[in-house]
Amino acid sequence: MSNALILPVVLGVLIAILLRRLKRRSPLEHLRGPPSSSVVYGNMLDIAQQDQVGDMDTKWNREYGGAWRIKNCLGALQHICQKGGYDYPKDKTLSQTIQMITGPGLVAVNGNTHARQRNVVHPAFSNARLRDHLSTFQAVAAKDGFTVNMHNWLHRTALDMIGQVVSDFDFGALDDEPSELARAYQSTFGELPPRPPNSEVLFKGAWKWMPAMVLDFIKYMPSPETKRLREALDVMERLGAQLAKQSLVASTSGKSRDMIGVLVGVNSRQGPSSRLSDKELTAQTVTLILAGHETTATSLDFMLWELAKRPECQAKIREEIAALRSKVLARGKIEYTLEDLDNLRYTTAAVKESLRLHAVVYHLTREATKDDILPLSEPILSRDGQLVHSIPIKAGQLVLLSQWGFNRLPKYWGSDAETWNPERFLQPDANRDPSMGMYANLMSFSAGIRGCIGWRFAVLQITSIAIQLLEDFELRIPPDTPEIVRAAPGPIMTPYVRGKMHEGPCMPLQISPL
Ligand code: HEM
Repeated sequence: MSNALILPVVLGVLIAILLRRLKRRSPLEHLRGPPSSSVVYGNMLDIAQQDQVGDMDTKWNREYGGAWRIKNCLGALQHICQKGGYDYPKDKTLSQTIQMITGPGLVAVNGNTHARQRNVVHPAFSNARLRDHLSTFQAVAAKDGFTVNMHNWLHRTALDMIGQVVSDFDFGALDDEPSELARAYQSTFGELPPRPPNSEVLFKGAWKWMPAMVLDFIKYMPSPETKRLREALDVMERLGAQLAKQSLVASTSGKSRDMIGVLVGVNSRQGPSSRLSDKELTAQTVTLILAGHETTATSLDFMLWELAKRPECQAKIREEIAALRSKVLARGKIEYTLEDLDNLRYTTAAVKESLRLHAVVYHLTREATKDDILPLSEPILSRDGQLVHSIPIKAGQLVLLSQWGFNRLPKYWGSDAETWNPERFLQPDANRDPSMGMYANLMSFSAGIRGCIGWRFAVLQITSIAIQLLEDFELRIPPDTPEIVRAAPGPIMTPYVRGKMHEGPCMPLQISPL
């Protein structure tokens, strides 16, 4: 061997030994899971580039059981979300991505900062506040002017609702001339490609090794994509600050009933160590508007799609709406109440079933802050055929939680778990009750101290819009039966039409007045 070759060969052997050692040391080594499909990307592209959101979760659940190298198992989900407290915060890449968009708001921050912010934001979601917001939902849902691309109309309706409720702001998203802020929100996710390019997956994969200071400058990178995002973020930040200020003035004069007004009022009564700064207040405005419309609109997309396939289910909902209207009129009123909505049994079952089958926030990532043991509710088979009842976790381990996978586990949802069937929620089965999540044993809103603060709000919004639409219109799948593709341009699963994905998010439905 020539001298020139000795160094690379020795280095190669040393690296191989080191890698084997590292591999042997991983406590997850004995778990089964998909083989790495790329030396560079590992399994990252399997998820990022899958044909439809959830394909891989379903496949791996079938092949490896409820946990694949520590993914999606009830024991683990309960442990991490409901009991783990702040031991499993959001990982650096996720926190940074959200922070880039919303600033240091409730969705982005971790640990004590999160506890302090949640304490101040929580009162804005009380039942009394929801009661106030219900009439806004009814008024906005009754506005006409929708198009056949249901996604567009739902997205704009949800934005108008959330603007009024969060900060008494009229986005005008349903109008011909949407406001500057509406356009900024719409361009945040609406103009992203349906799947992230490989380069982005790789780039984001490297964020965990980058210092926070470097990450703060990513949004200034000179690409058309970051320029567009930065312009949208600047508008959101500028107008978000303005809205927070207006709410502050309204709240001190006792006039404000919007969410930020309530939050500002609660904040003013906090001591200096728990009070939110102006920057944090602005971040809550941007956060609530962003978290509260895209998720609701896409959940509704999929619910109306399922209903459009089933005229008989629409008829059942219409029957309930007719009975509700007579009841409300008999009271001498026009608007329904929270209790009225809670009593719509079939409609509520349809909402739950849609949230179950189409968890639009389909994955969450977390990072263990300390060594831990994850208990499994059901043992899984290890690579060498042993039954594994718990999984040791090392500090720093990334954990992927599959809301998608949990919501479709046959063990809890039955052998027809892959089918949309609201009846399952009308026949409660004790064996299927794992007591998970914020609502209906679903993981769609996550769970525990990081669970969705707006889940009840979302359920009301979805129900209000759905009944307003179904009361007056029949929904059908268009005659050319477009194939809906579940893609993920950002963190939220979004519908597209196969063959027309370049045209952007779309849920084409045929609508006929009744
Ligand atoms: C169908 C609609 C919705 C779905 C599926 C949904 C889902 C979720 C999920 C899965 C999380 C946990 C995220 C994580 O841990 O990274 C979350 C958090 C959150 N959601 Fe929602 N959400 C919806 C509607 C709303 C609405 C309407 C609002 C506000 C008006 C809202 C505000 C928030 C906030 C502020 C958080 C952060 C909570 C925290 O970290 O303490 N969401 N949501």
